[in-house]
Amino acid sequence: MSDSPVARVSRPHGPFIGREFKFWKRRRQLPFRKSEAELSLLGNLQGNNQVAAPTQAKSASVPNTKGPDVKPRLLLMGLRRSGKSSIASVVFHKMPPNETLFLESTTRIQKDSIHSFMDFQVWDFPGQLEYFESAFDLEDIFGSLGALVWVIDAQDDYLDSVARLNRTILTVQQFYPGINIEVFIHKVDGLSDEYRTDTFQDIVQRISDELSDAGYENAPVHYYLTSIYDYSVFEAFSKVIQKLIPNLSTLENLINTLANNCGFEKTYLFDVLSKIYIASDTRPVDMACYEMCSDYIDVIVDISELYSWDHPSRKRLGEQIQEAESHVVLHDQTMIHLMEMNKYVICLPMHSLNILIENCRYLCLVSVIRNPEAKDKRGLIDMNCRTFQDALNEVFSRSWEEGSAPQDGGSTAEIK
Ligand SMILES: Nc1nc2c(ncn2[C@@H]2O[C@H](COP(=O)(O)OP(=O)(O)OP(=O)(O)O)[C@@H](O)[C@H]2O)c(=O)[nH]1
Repeated sequence: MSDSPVARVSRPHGPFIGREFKFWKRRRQLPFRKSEAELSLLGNLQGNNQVAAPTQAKSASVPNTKGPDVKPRLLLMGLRRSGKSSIASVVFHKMPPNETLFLESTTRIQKDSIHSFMDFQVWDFPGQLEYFESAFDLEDIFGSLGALVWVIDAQDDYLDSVARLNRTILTVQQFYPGINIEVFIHKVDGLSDEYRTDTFQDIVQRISDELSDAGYENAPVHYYLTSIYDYSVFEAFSKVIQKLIPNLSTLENLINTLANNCGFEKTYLFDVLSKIYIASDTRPVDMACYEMCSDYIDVIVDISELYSWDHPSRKRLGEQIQEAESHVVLHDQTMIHLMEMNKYVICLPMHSLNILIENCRYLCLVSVIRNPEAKDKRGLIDMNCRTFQDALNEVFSRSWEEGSAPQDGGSTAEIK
């Protein structure tokens, strides 16, 4: 079976592992910035000559990626052995974390096309690559970039990595100020809570000092504590991807309405293949809820694969519903409810980054309900989820550019 559950070791983690930290309170709140194409010209005109301007540099090892079918890119960068390939393998290829011990060092840029809810590319950069040398065309690396994920090995001496990151941020800020810089303070599974907090604060301080010395008070830099041995890396990647989704607030409003009306404690809209969630209600993230929902998807995927094989002696008993829909009540009366969101197949360009929303086939809504009476109201929950599904399809079938998506959850019924 291709999608067997990932054997993931859950380790105890501190209160803010995997969550996003914004230390740039003073920065302007611009959730979706202009595309790099629009901004690179401005960057060139500003004329700081520390490195060659992107359009002037010569292309060498990085092939030209310009063209109509360029997909948005996530770059994984950081020093050697910091854990970049491990993160890509665990998140996008379901590799069990222990098997990353056998990964060989990356020697060339690894390009991974992810075909899922969104079509995008993940580029894994070898730690030793000197991409600021004139042999590399910065436009090919940073143009049409969704986000730069910088991985720092928190178990190792990180000063070198921080210095290199600072250099990278300054250059990126100069030429591509719209790129989100996502700093994964990684491998924190081996650190005590206290050491983890100290390391986190030290790294943030060093980066913010350097940037404010250079006059970049509002650089879009976000920090996450991550490890492949728990769900923090999925949580962090979810936040990274969410920043690329226009009208995220519309999706969140829809989910909030649904969650309020149904009494859901937490609701996630998951991408089934990667188990990244593309939106959730706006209540604080609870890692335990995320873990339950994520594991439940694995169970459902496995069961549906088991029973979806064509068998000559098996006959359909009647009309089948298209979407998987399921719930389970746990020993403490917590209910997990799952519904696949695959009603329509649509293909839309998303604004600024030209992301293709291939379809809703890969999306599923998973909710946690702690109300013991919820199982008696499953009919109402199902009905509300279907209303949400219609609203979601309506959002996706409208132009993102117009911003004309509905702002509420339609006529979902309230559960008292
Ligand atoms: N404890 C711990 N080890 C990790 C974690 N992530 C990765 N590792 C280990 O770190 C080592 C290096 O990981 P890689 O993914 O190969 O590192 P890389 O950054 O891709 O290295 P290069 O390809 O040389 O640039 C491997 O032995 C992984 O098992 C983590 O979250 N916790």
